[in-house]
Amino acid sequence: MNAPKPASPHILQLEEVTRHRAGRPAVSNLSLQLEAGQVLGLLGVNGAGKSTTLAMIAGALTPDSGVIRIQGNDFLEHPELARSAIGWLPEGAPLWPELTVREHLLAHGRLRGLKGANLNQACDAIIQKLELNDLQRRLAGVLSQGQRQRLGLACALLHRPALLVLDEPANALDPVQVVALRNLLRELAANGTAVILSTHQLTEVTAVCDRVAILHEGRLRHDAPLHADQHEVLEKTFFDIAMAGRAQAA
Ligand SMILES: Nc1ncnc2c1ncn2[C@@H]1O[C@H](COP(=O)(O)OP(=O)(O)OP(=O)(O)O)[C@@H](O)[C@H]1O
Repeated sequence: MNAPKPASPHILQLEEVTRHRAGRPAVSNLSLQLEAGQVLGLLGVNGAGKSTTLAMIAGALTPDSGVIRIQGNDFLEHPELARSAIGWLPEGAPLWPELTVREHLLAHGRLRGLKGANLNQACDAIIQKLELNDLQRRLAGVLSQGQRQRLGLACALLHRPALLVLDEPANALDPVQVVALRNLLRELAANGTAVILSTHQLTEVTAVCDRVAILHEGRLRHDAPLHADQHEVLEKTFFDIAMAGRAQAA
């Protein structure tokens, strides 16, 4: 086995990544890079390949071909190193219904190698940040959708990952929590965390992302910097790509 790679300027690198699902290409020849402090919005119509891409980045799905590196470490050669740098919120925030909010965080922390006072401090800090104080002793199985989402985010953030991978993070959040999430992502990015998030809300992308990538039928159709005043440009680019795909399919 090769030695771990020295720190790479890119937190995340995808090179020509392809993955089939149910015998069809879900992601094709995808190449992407992400640097520390960047927030990349991943857009695309239903079935475009966003969740498949994020699951591969998180190490939950293996590409059929191509390479994914996290802080320079290839998932196949250094899975532990690659995984330890990632916090992942999967679509729908899967949770154990029989565990309380705090038990979830303790379990995630232990899986990430935290213990003792460090584990308790990390849990307290993230409970504070995600406003979960009043819910600490509640079972995950009785949480509302938005509360589940916040707990999923807390689990992803607990070990302070260098790369945050968020699949539709604003889903089910109320407007107050949506703004809190925006502020949290901006704060994390300002402190050097790289974020890749998928969403169907173009306003969320213009509010927090400094780059946008658009997938269509598993292929990267757009990857460019984005400024907060470019909402209309983003809308036009997104609809041009989505509608061109429909015209071809008709
Ligand atoms: N578990 C699965 N088994 C088989 N095929 C799947 C599975 N999950 C997704 N796919 C297929 O892979 C392709 C990409 O799906 P994916 O979920 O990555 O898209 P998405 O952009 O996240 O969509 P959405 O916006 O609807 O969440 C689709 O054709 C989908 O039908």
